Amino acid sequence: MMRSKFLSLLIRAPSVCRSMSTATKLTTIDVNDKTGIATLTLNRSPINALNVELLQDLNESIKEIEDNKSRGLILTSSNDKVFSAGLDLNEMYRPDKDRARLLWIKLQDVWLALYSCDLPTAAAINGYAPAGGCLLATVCEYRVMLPKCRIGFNETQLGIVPPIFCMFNFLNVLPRRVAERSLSQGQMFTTEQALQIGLVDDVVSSKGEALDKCTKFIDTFAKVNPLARSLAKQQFRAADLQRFQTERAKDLESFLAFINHPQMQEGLGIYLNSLKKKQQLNAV
Ligand SMILES: CC/C=C\C/C=C\C/C=C\CC/C=C/CC(=O)SCCNC(=O)CCNC(=O)[C@H](O)C(C)(C)COP(=O)(O)OP(=O)(O)OC[C@H]1O[C@@H](n2cnc3c(N)ncnc32)[C@H](O)[C@@H]1OP(=O)(O)O
Repeated sequence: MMRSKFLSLLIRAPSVCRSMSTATKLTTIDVNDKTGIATLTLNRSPINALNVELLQDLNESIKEIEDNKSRGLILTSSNDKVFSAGLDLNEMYRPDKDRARLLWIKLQDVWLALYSCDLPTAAAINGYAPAGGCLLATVCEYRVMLPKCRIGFNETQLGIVPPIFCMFNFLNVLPRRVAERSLSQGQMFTTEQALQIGLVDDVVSSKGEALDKCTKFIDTFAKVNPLARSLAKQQFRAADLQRFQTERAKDLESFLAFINHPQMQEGLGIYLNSLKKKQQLNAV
């Protein structure tokens, strides 16, 4: 009797989360001891702009989660309005050459780590996700998003050619025609439009609900052999991964040539200024 009561208490005990990372990092990892699922949170204030350090921490966290044999990975943000603002434009404007090189290499590494991740991956998009933010969301296998946000690759609107990994992500999620049009037009979708075209799988009203949906998605694999699931995923992605490896060095050089172009620098300066001006206007 005592034993069964003890067991039932254990069964009903609330799930416990373990933190795996130190507080000095720009990412945190919480592993739910009950589900075995790791939540990886972007935590660079104010808008999770992807600089060298955040990308480095993301890479390390993904590896940590894989090494610790978690059952799945959920990517989210600590900011309640922005999932990620994409690449930190300050790393590209009047750049330090070595840092700019490192920035792109680390972005490639993050994409590669998530695209080839052995675990099921899901994104709880709890805010705006432009450009690099959209890259992080669409590299995952499942997405839920909060209302009244926007997501998309706005690169061509900024005069930037979207790198091939943006194309791979979109082709996995959208019909080819929609993927091509939205990438070449630099379209940003509202949450509702994103749901309509299939860019996100569901819309939820809170971050908690987003995390629950992501957990449920990862649970759909509970009865599937992990090795078979992982190899099936790799099989679908192998050709993209091979093309990426072939073009990776060229992609890096194109990025560096592009951001070092005087016209690009001028455009970036104007764009950064317009973002700051927006804040000044809001304050008036
Ligand atoms: C075959 C091809 C081969 C190779 C390819 C070759 C070349 C490719 C070349 C280049 C590719 C480069 C790829 C780039 C991808 C990117 O990710 S670029 C980044 C794009 N991001 C954006 O455009 C987002 C812009 N920001 C916003 O829309 C809003 O800020 C956002 C909705 C995210 C948040 O809004 P809100 O909460 O209202 O905040 P604020 O707008 O007030 O912003 C707060 C402060 O943050 C500054 N800021 C905003 N975004 C960025 C950013 N991305 N980087 C740096 N800083 C940013 C903003 O100015 C405010 O600063 P302040 O506080 O005023 O100083």
